[in-house]
Amino acid sequence: MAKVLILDQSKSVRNILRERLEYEGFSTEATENEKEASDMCAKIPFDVILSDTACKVPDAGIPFIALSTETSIDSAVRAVRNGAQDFLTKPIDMNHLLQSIQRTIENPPAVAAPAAPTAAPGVRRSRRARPAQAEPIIGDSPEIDRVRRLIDRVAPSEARVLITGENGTGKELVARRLHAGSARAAGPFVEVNCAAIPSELIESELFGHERGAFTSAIKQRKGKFEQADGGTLFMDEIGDMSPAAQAKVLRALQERRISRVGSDKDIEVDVRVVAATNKDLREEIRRGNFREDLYHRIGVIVVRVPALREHAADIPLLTDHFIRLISAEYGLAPKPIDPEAVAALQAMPWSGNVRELRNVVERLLILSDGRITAADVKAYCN
Ligand SMILES: Nc1ncnc2c1ncn2[C@@H]1O[C@H](COP(=O)(O)OP(=O)(O)OP(=O)(O)O)[C@@H](O)[C@H]1O
Repeated sequence: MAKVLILDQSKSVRNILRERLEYEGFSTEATENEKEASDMCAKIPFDVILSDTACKVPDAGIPFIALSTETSIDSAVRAVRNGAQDFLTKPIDMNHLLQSIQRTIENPPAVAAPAAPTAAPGVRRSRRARPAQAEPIIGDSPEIDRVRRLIDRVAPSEARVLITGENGTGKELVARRLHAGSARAAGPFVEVNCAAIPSELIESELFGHERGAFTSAIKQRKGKFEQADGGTLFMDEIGDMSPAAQAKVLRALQERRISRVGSDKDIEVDVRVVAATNKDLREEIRRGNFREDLYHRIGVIVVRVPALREHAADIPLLTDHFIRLISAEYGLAPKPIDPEAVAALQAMPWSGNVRELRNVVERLLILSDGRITAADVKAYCN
């Protein structure tokens, strides 16, 4: 359970934040006193501090989020310069705060990683463990069996693979298994989400740039293709790439060489590309949004990952798997689950697929008492 320290002079702010965060499953402490906050940090391994900008944040190497009544850019800049991970103005938007806490916990800043200088001996930071690099693919339905068999067959080959399927079905997991089962397993697995990068930056993201290639290129940078040399480049959401970027990727795949933005020197790269999409690329080709020649280059083998509703028979095994996995991440004993609760989960529609099931199991583990019942599923999953 993640631990949050609230440092704020207003009693009502402290109370509101505590009540809501405890409801969301966090463990909280609150104080108005800087010295007391500092003493608490020496004893309790907090994951994040929420601190009013009027207070001095304990210097304990713990990431913090600044809360302020001022809305000026200046105060936000000051807070971030002082090391804040984020800056929120009061009255606090709770959804925004929860997202910010989640982000801070999942991506702690590098500078906050060393043990707090004031920490008592034996106090360990309680960061949640990151998921293992290549988790197993759980399920014994014929649909998942087929996916696993296909992975076993194509992983050792150098064939490019296109993974298709809805969001949250496990496409990235399949890509990681393909890498782990290949001769490149000891090399890097580099991921790039083509949908998340603005089109004017994608070229530099994929191929790198030389210093001075454009205004903000203050130093030379290797792109994802070079980073993945000797390993696998996972190009997620490839259907969202601009036509210009598609042309450049096609060249890189045909010639197995790239050039950084701002350089005419070719660099040879030894990369296996595994791509994924939730779009129907054939339809995108028909509409003129995706290059057919690129489709044939990336889709030598196509692995279609089924939606969870197509293999609902795996829900009991997946639920059990996530109960163990998430409990271990939180450092808790796994809670038992009633068969009626599992049946209730099986009856749900799962438009968000396995990712949604994982989130629901996490919610149930946090909110249910000693065991997970059908009533919990009804109360907490809709
Ligand atoms: N069969 C499975 N066994 C175990 N875990 C699974 C399985 N399928 C998916 N998961 C887990 O579900 C979550 C979502 O999977 P993943 O990120 O691979 O989906 P995705 O299809 O790549 O999603 P998106 O299209 O949104 O990027 C991850 O935590 C993944 O480990």
